[in-house]
Amino acid sequence: MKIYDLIIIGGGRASRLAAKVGRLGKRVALIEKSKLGGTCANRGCVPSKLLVGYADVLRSIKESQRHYVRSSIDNIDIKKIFKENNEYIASVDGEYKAMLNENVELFRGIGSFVSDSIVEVNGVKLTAPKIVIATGTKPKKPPFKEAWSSDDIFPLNKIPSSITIVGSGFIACELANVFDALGVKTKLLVRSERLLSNEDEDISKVFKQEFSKKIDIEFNTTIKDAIYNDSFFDIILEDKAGKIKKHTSEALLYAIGRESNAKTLNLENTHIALDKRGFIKRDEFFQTDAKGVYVAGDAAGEHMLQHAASFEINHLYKYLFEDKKEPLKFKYMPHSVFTDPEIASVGISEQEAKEKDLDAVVSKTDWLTSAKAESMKLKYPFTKFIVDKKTYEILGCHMIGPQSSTMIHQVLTVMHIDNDIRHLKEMLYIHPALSESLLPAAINAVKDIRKLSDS
Ligand SMILES: Cc1cc2nc3c(=O)[nH]c(=O)nc-3n(C[C@H](O)[C@H](O)[C@H](O)COP(=O)(O)OP(=O)(O)OC[C@H]3O[C@@H](n4cnc5c(N)ncnc54)[C@H](O)[C@@H]3O)c2cc1C
Ligand SMILES: NC(=O)c1ccc[n+]([C@@H]2O[C@H](COP(=O)([O-])OP(=O)(O)OC[C@H]3O[C@@H](n4cnc5c(N)ncnc54)[C@H](O)[C@@H]3O)[C@@H](O)[C@H]2O)c1
Repeated sequence: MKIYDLIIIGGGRASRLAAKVGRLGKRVALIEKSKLGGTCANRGCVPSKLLVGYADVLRSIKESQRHYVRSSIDNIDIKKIFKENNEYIASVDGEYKAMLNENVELFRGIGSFVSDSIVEVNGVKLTAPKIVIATGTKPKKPPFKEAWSSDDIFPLNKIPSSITIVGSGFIACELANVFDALGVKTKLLVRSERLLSNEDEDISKVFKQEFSKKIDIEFNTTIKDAIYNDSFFDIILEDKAGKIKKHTSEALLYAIGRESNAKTLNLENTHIALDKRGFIKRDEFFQTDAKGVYVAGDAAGEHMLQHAASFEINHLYKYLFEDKKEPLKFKYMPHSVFTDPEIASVGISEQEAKEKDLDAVVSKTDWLTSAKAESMKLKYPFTKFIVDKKTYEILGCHMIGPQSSTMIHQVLTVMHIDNDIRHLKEMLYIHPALSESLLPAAINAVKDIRKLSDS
């Protein structure tokens, strides 16, 4: 039996925890079954967002007529794009490995539990007073042979001439945006009426309206059958009314959500319990039902975002190896959807505020008072605030428009430091920067609150 101060199962974001604890002079075992760096760096956020850079340039050329510029795309050097992306992916494992130090022993294999305090990898038994599970998630399996999940895209291989994407969440929309911009004939299949149905309703409505102008989308449609014939899928589509239609596509991608990796862990040998969705249960200090065993990141199934995993793992470090003994409360977890249009959101939606019967004001303001926003010649961008009527606390903020993912950080800063929307109303803005559009949005929200208090 090998003895350590800390065992970590899953070398995604938690590789950094291994490195940090190793630097304290403690003995760490890090177990990773695939590449260090995990989903985000190898097949998720980073490679997909590197492609967004190309998509943005291509879209602005395609849409240059909005600014009275006639232009066309002469050539897209897909080989170079793929090479650059794949070079990044190929570098990830080595870079993460280089970050580790002599106190961290890396095991390449599947880690599983023998008991609450004993983990096995490659037939070797390990024990430690502290064990962290950070095993992330995997994509739900496509129901048809030869169909892809997002894991099959990176590293990029061959660009298909056409792709059919099933799903309506983050991954389906982000990848549809990228493939379409790169010139791949793209069809998005959505089983309901809505795209990004977890967003605030107004946001997802405007997103649907604008995204549908760019992407070929079939709503209320599912795949009845898909047969792969050498190089193409013959697909039978069925709409809600039972109408059948034939469709062919070189690639078929399913992006229908992600599931827990817990099955690989032999948790039946432990006291660790799972929730109804199969994710590992934990208390407010990230501890599972087995004492000394913690879970962080996607493995807990709470947020499934890289910044959330990173935030949790940093907190866990402070909790386990420093003096931070209070729980981490994610009152406000922001996210963005890196599509065109871009979305950013934090906190509750208008619908959630209504369901919870909160004493809140909902205020929606377009960006058009900013000259910089006006210069983009887009009518749809707006910001919606949901604010507590009595305390002026920002309960939710939702944006749709270019650079939303950057713009929302100004709101996040206020929410994190002293959550009162009046700070946004009273601060100085550079004229006529895009963020200036937050000033009327904040003024309107405060006005709306005052109007209601006076009435
Ligand atoms: C296409 C795509 C795009 C994304 N884009 C974004 C984005 O823009 N922004 C964002 O915030 N998030 C994004 N995400 C989500 C983000 O990737 C995850 O939230 C993040 O990777 C979670 O980190 P983690 O360390 O918890 O898990 P992971 O990164 O999944 O790491 C878990 C690791 O554990 C390993 N493992 C699993 N089981 C075992 C076992 N039994 N033994 C040993 N090793 C094991 C896995 O091989 C993996 O390396 C995206 C995801 C995808 C798929
Ligand atoms: N920008 C980002 O932060 C970003 C980007 C990509 C992924 N992610 C993370 O990865 C997670 C997984 O992304 P995702 O898009 O796979 O999941 P998701 O949960 O966001 O969306 C899945 C969608 O697929 C639909 N669906 C489910 N089963 C279906 C079926 N059988 N047929 C048709 N549609 C079906 C659902 O209605 C849902 O809209 C996200 O929840 C997110 O946390 C984040």
